[in-house]
Amino acid sequence: MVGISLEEALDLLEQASRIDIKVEKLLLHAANGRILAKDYYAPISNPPFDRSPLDGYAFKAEDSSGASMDRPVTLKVKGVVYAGEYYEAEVNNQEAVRIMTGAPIPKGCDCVLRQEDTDEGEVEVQIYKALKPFDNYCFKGEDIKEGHLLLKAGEKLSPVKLGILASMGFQEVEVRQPLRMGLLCTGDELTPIGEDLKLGKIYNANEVMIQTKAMELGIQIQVLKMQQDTPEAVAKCLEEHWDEIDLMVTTGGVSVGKKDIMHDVINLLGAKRLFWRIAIQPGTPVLAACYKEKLLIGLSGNPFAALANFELIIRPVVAYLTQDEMLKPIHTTGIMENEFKKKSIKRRFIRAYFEDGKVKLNHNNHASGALYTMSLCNALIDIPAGSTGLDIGEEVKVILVDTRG
Ligand SMILES: Nc1nc2c(c(=O)[nH]1)N[C@H]1C(S)=C(S)[C@@H](COP(=O)(O)OP(=O)(O)OC[C@H]3O[C@@H](n4cnc5c(N)ncnc54)[C@H](O)[C@@H]3O)O[C@H]1N2
Ligand code: MOO
Repeated sequence: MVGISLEEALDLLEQASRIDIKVEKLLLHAANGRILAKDYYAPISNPPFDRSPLDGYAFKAEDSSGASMDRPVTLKVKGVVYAGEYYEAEVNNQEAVRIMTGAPIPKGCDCVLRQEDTDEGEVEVQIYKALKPFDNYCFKGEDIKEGHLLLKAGEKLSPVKLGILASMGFQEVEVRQPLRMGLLCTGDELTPIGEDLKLGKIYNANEVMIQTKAMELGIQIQVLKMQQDTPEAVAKCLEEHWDEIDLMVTTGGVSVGKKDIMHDVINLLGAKRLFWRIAIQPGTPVLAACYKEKLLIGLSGNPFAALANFELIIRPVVAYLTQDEMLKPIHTTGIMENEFKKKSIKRRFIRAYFEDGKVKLNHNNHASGALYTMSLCNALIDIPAGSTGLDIGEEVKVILVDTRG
């Protein structure tokens, strides 16, 4: 079998990298999707005071005893309190305060009656309903109690979590800086999109695919442009940008051909080779090296192989480097609805459509160089080494690839 196992490769990558993700302070609106750098505790309670959940009247519940439409109780309206205001005076028996939703409940009151159950009187109010203490009463700290651990270091910020921080008065938040990834697609045959395609050339599908995949993971991606497909030019380009990135990814040039230059590139850089070739297909010839404690991972140039390499290798490495558990591949199992035959006994990942526990092969082009059929799929099926295919009804291991960033 050619190459080390996928699991051994991931271990080697994890052991080799020593990057230090820095912390920065961001205004809340700029921090969505970022990873918290520290624990956040509630500096105040929310709501910060006992408040009314209704527009109505606040009073002592005991004063409404026996009240009904037929036998209303009359209370003196002592004042009015709006949301954002504070009613200072103590409210006594037989008194009420006109209160609006969100306003602090005045001292002495222990309930609020909605205005629809009164005559809405301004000087005196007729109460049509009896209440118990703390009916329609929203307590201080009902949402969040002061001192409560709100969010933990390592959590990913979302609009709801940012709203919680805002409710606590935080203006800024300490987050980890995003992982910086460089991307260089090698190959003389590559034509930048927008230019005319000459004979023998192809458009560069990998660049935007890997770039946007990385963006989905919250990575700060820097796309490098190659001048010439030579080991010297590529090594120079990588070296020039090495200090600006935490992880470098390339595509193409990792196999055995005369222009498979990435082997020479790592030698020219003086990088330490970690492995070449993994016992999987597609994407067998992945090449990994470590240079100045950062990883250089050379993915196969075939677009589907590059995508599979990204999901199987780059994604877990990024999850490890950023300590973001959410980025890890999602593994599940499914039942085959079609059969699949293969000649090689190599461990193979094929593209498929997974839904409700069922795995469908809705196409028959599984080639590494074919990308289109991946657009009909949302999963990779892990066919173990030794197997020559899958039968209808067989349970298989599934990795979901497009359900979340
Ligand atoms: N004699 C052998 N030949 C090959 C072997 C082998 O073991 N012995 N392995 C094959 C396997 S498996 C793969 S995978 C490919 C990997 O090749 P490279 O990673 O070195 O990639 P390239 O040769 O540069 O390109 C492969 C293929 O993909 C196209 N390509 C490259 N970059 C892009 C891009 N950015 N966008 C779209 N398409 C791209 C390129 O034109 C080639 O067709 O090697 C096999 N060969
Ligand atoms: O490993 Mo390659 O990706 O078969 O084509």
